[in-house]
This record gives sequence, structure tokens and C-alpha cells, in this order.
Amino acid sequence: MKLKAQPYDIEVGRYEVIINTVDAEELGIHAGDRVQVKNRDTLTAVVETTDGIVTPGRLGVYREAWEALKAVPDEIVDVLPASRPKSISFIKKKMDREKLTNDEMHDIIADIVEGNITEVELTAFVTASYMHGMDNDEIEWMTRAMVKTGDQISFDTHPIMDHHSIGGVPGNKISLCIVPIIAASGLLIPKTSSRAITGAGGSADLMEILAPVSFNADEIKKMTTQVGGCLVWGGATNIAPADDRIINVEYPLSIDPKSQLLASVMAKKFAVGADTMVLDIPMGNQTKIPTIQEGRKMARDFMELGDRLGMKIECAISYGGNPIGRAIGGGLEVKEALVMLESFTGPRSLLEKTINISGMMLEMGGMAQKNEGAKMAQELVKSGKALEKFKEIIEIQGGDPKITSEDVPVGDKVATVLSPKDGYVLDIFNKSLVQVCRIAGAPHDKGAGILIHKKKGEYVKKGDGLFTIYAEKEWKLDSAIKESLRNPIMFVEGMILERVQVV
Ligand SMILES: O=P(O)(O)OC[C@H]1O[C@H](OP(=O)(O)O)[C@H](O)[C@@H]1O
Ligand SMILES: Nc1ccnc(=O)[nH]1
Repeated sequence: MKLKAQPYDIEVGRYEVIINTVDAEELGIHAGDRVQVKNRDTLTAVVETTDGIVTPGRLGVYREAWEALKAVPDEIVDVLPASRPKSISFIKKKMDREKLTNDEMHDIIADIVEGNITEVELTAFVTASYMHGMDNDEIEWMTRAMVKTGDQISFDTHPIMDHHSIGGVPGNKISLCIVPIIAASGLLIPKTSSRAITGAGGSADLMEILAPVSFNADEIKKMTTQVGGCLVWGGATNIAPADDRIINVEYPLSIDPKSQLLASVMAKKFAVGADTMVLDIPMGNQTKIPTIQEGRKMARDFMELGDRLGMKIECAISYGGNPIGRAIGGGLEVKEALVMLESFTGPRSLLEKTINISGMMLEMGGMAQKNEGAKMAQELVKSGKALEKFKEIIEIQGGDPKITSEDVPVGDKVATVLSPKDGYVLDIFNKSLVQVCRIAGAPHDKGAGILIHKKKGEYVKKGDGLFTIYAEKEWKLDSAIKESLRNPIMFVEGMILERVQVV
């Protein structure tokens, strides 16, 4: 069918066109199908249909396809139904619980990177993986495909250190402290992070408050060589580019299938040339890993994948049943991390976790003797060397090295939720906590989040502040308060939880 092309200068991340429903019917296609568009060039694009925006006889062409076709407005192009990429049938195979081959996995990942797969199809892949899982071969193939379809860095010196957390525990700002500690010891650490997946702020979201986080592979290598480390957003680089596309469909569902999680983390680490790493596996109620047995299984899976990729990995199964520190979300977390580096003060959970994981890394990297790593990490913070290093990292990434914890802005719309009774904080519900932070605006609004005043086990009197919600917008604060009342984030009770009696 001949149609008159008109540009829609909107970036959609793949080749996509809009066709009037009258023409779509004539072509026998529906929204989500593909068409071949031909002028001097030929490309396959995903179809959107409309009753109005594009009139019959015309073809709306989004930016990427327009540029690839080098079309001119009102040019006549040929439009024909096209078949779906083969990888859709491989996704279907996973939905049917079958094992994929190396080539099939590679095709899926390559199509994700090239934008040949729609969100619906990608969501089906992620959901099928969530429900049916993958075996170790498939996970290795997916990891390798994610690395191969992007840029890679290789360093001339070794070891190249890395640290990563599987996430799932609120307030886990430890990377902001670990990266400078390791770099201050003289080791190299080119740290890539993702943005929030199931949480209220990923390490990339947090670092972005202090400095830009979008860099390419060459820049990451250069910054690491110059100051020893960096903390950048994996999604901005062309490093394992499939990862961020997959995370984009995981985020709204708040799911992180184990197979994708393993590949997501390890592809980023492998691609930056890391060879020695510690993996943090937060374990506990309402985390990604509810029991120690599952934590050990996850650790074994990571170590096996590390073996297959030739990387030395140790895992720290950490306590995740409660938030790390007292600050959750954007600026609040960055402040807490900076205070830790400035004065080695702050919540014990943050100090202990940071120091112990850093210690493991210093031992693995050959900087400290066995069992001496934590002490060395502590000295690097107490001497101010880690803070100084963090400032160098902030500066090289283009931020202001003079920033202090006091300067980090937080939302000025605040509300403190009070305890309704005397008692003990018997539980804090991670998922409800994250939900309230997200409604308050996190991770997008950097000033949004929650500061916890009372943690699990602490005694409270009626009227004591339990936590404070921060937001940048009044209406978001109101919604967050309502959510925290509908779906409490803390459970306060006395020693008698309930009286059960004969009625
Ligand atoms: O949003 P949830 O699922 O909690 O976790 C995602 C976070 O976990 C990892 O942390 P890090 O980069 O190792 O510090 C990721 O990079 C990301 O920042
Ligand atoms: N799926 C993931 C979990 C944690 N970190 C990541 O980078 N990816």
C-alpha cells in the first residue's frame, strides 16, 4: 500500500509508525504488528493505529524510523505487512517452560537492544522468566549476550574490583561509601549501578544528586584510571544496554526475576572488566530473598556464574529485614552516606554493613590480611581519606567537590507520623515503606523519602514521632500520608499482642 509519510519528531526507542485504522484494516494488521516500510531504504517498524492523529492515506513516522529512512515530508512510501522477529517465538518457548538455546537467547537480547521487541513482548519475556525461571546455562548465555550487544572495557592492570547489591532492602546507600573507601585504598573500582528497581532510590539515582552519572565506556575507564573509581548509571552507558530496557518493564511491576537479576548484575560487572567482587545479598522478610537458605542458593548461583565468566566472587548475605540506616529515598540517603564519610557517625546498620563489605573487598584485592580488612576500611574513613576520595570522584564526574551533608537538599513538605500508643516497634514493613516513599515522589523527586525515628525493637510512647515523610509537592505528601495510614509501615504493640478469650 502506498502512503504519504509525515514525521513525528518524538523519540520512542525503536522503529515505530502510526497508521489510520482504515488503512490498517486494509493491510490486515493490528496495533503491535510489524510493517515493512520502503523508500530508497527498507526497514521494519512496529505499528500503532489511530482513528484521528494520522488520516487515511498517510503514515506517521517516529524519529528513529524517520532518520533511518532519510525520508522527506509527504514522500510516498510503500507499506507491507511484515513478519514478527523470530525472537518472539523464543519468548513463547520460555512461556511454555522450555529451555532456550544459546542462539535463541542471543537473538532475544539483540532484538531487545535493537528495539525490535515491544514492551508487551518484553514484559512477557520478563514475566515468563519470573514464573518459570532459567537454568545456569541460560543465565550464562543471557549474561554473555548482554555483554556482547554492548561496549566493553578492559584494563591493563589487575585486580579490578567491584561491588554490587541485589537490592530489595530500603535505604541501602552503602555503594556511596564503599566505592570511595576501596578507591582510597589504591584499588580500582569502576562501579556501575542501576536506578531503583523495586526500591525508592537506586545507587545511580542517589549519586546523581551529587554529580552527573551518564558516561560512556571510555570515560568510565579514564575516570577510574585517574582517581581510582567512579559511580555511574549503567543505563546511560552502552554497557550491557539490554539491562536498562529490561529494568524499565520490571520497575512498574516491582519484580526482579532471579535469572534477569543475575544476568543484570554480572553483565555490567563483566563488561567493565571487573575480576574481583563482593556481592551483597540482603535477606529477610519483604526482601528479594526471604530466608537464609534462599540467600545461600543465590550466593551459589552468583559464584557459579562468576566461575563460568572467570571472575572471583564472594557474597555477603546481609540482614535486610529492616531498612539500612534511617533514611530512605534521594537526598535523605545521600546526607546519611555523607555524614558517615565525614565523621564516621550514623546508624550502626549503615556503618557496620559498609565497613564489613569494604573489608571483604580489601582482603580479596590483596590490600589487607585476612580478618584485617574491616579495620583498614574503618581507618580509611576515620582518617578522612575516603571522604577526600569521594570528593575527587564527585569532581571528576562533574559535580561540586565542596558539597557537605548539610548542603544536600531534601523536600520542604514534611509530616511526622506519631505512635498511636505506648509499646515497641515490632516490625517495619519494607514494601509499605517503599510504597509510601514512591507516592511521596521517590525516586524521581530527589527530595522525597522517609526518615525513620524508631526502628525495630525500640520502645515508643504514645505521641512519639515514628517517622517523617518528606516530599517536594504538597499533593504528593498528602497522598503519601493517606497511604501510610491505609497501609501502615510500622507495627507498634505492647508485650501482649492480642487477648484471645472465650466469648
Ligand atoms: O531498587 P532495588 O531493587 O532495591 O535495588 C536496585 C539497586 O540495587 C543495586 O545497588 P548497587 O548499585 O549495588 O548499590 C542496583 O544497582 C540498584 O541501585
Ligand atoms: N536486577 C538488578 C538488581 C540489582 N542491581 C542491578 O543492577 N540489577
